[in-house]
Amino acid sequence: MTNPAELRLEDKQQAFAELREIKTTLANKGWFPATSGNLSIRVGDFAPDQFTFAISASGKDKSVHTPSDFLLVNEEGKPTEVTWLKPSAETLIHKEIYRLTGCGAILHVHTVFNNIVSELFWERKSIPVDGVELIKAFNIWDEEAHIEIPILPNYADIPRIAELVEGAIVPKVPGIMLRKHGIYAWGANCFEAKRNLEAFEFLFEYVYRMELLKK
Ligand SMILES: CSC[C@@H](O)[C@@H](O)C(=O)COP(=O)(O)O
Ligand SMILES: [Zn+2]
Repeated sequence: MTNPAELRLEDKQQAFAELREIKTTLANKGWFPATSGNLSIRVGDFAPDQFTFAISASGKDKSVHTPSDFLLVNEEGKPTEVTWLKPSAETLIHKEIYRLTGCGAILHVHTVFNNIVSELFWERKSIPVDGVELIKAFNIWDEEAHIEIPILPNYADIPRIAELVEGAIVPKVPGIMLRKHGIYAWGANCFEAKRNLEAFEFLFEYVYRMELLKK
């Protein structure tokens, strides 16, 4: 097991470089408005009770780069090195997703489409999607597959949200919506997390437009 103190400098630098690249790509899509959103990547070995991840510092403008954009935290969401940086306010949600899924990267964005559909389907507590080809991005290959993307309440108290994550995760669906807030999408690595995030956002726009057409 990799003790945080034993993480190689190259591993940390590579994680920060990957986060920086994906941050640029998502910022260029307009998916980090007004400093919203956060992103993380796991570094080193994983056990549910011991792991390390690199995460965006809180309150940063994700459309620009600075030397203080990311920091390393442990499985409790606490910095592993002495730093003046504050980890994302939503670090506890990331750490819970890592603990439960063992995934390698997590991306969180606020978009108008994800906010609207989370409100449209709030009473159902999940967003239904039927038979859309992009469901296959989640490695779900059934013809006319049906998925439900879970929605959690957007409590101001993040630990209250974090404790609901375990009961909300749907096997095979690598994402959770917070009501009128944003999506958390994850994957085995940055490539998969980005692919899954893009698929969710496509599906949210599809669902939104279909709902309008039905009216
Ligand atoms: C500025 S609105 C967005 C925040 O409240 C929060 O939801 C968010 O996604 C970013 O928080 P952060 O602490 O920068 O990671
Ligand atoms: Zn957020």
